[in-house]
Amino acid sequence: GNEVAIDSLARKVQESLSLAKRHKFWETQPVGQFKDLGDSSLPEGPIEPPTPLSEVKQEPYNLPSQYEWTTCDMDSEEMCNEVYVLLTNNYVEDDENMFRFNYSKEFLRWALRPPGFYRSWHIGVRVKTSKKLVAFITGVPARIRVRDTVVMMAEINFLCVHKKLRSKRLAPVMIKEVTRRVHMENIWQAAYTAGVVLPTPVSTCQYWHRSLNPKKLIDVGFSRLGARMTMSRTIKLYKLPDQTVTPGFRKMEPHDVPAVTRLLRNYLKQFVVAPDFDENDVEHWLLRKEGVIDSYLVESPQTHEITDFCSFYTLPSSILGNQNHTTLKAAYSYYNVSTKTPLIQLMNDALIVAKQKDFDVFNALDVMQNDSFLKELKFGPGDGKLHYYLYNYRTKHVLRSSELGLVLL
Ligand SMILES: CNCCCN(C)c1ncc(F)c(N2CC(C(=O)NCc3cnc4ccccn34)C2)n1
Repeated sequence: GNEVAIDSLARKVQESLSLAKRHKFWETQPVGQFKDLGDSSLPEGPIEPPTPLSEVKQEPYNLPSQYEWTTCDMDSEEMCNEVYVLLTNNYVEDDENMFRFNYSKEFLRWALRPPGFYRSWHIGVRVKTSKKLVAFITGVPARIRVRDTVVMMAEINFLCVHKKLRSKRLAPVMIKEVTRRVHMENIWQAAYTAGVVLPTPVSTCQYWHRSLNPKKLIDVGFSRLGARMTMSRTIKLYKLPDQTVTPGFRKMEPHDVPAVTRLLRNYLKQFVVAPDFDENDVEHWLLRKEGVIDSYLVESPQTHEITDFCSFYTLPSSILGNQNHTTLKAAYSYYNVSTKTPLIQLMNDALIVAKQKDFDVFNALDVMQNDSFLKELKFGPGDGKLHYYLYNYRTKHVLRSSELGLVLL
């Protein structure tokens, strides 16, 4: 009736208001501005030059008086637990508030302590009186290549404000504070993603989902029974072999790091934006960690050469308000390389091991060469888009998602 129309109008007004405010902040930042789109006279590269370190603001930005900054030491079990609880209750949800990401503590320690990490970039906000952690934002250092230029960047992630403190404009000051702490380490560029449109995406990707446990996915509302489909027909449609099919397919081991590094560095050269991984980075980001990151490779039975690689990370979601299930077990495609085994066959083996490990769904973005297997391996397009952003670095054009060789967690 009328109240529904008024309610949806009110929501639209609210969204447009916050949109105006949001761009108010981003129009003050060195990021591609909407007005510059299409102006290919602007050169590719940094938008602003570095500031002399002596001129970088030495003290933290001011928070509203009842809050204080804190550095979250993820090595501390207690601090890591506080971060875990904040994210578990207040981090990203889908548009219908049916699911919320449930990054595990082990995952957060992995994501936030790569080679060269800065503890000072793990930033929390506490209530002064209660000391309750109510907001969080992080950066980790990463060498990212853009075309032929390798740039030291901060990968910004896990921006989270407690549900009860939304629209207090905490996010802009947290973004400024992590930027200030990144500048203090003489780093002037950053990379981040968001499910929302901000000025100005360097690329926009589509999520795709491959059902592994269709019955549970339909029970919890993640997917719907197809038209003219029965449940038993749907279960049969997504059935996978019990064993992988590629000869020489096996888990990655520590002694594989040099070969996987060579394989991955060579493969990532074809993309416009990609991480510039060395062996230390590969050892951290791609060696398997139970319940966090799974990685497999193909070692030729004849030559013992490592010819292919695939990996996926574990990111469960809390299922909000379902009687029978509390957690959606999701695997997210990470970095994959195929030089001998067809990518379709390699990724089908990845689906098979994900099913063996009892994942409910296997998610993939349409980045790198993923487009070549998504439809054939029965992935369906998701409702979520993921926009990629670079801070203080302009690219000549908006990139196609297939030009992206970077997956953020
Ligand atoms: C690189 N940093 C990304 C972190 C946030 N990432 C992974 C993300 N950002 C925007 C999205 F659109 C998205 N989607 C995964 C797809 C999906 O699974 N959608 C249903 C669903 C299940 N659980 C959740 C939890 C939150 C949102 C959607 N959910 C859509 N993922």
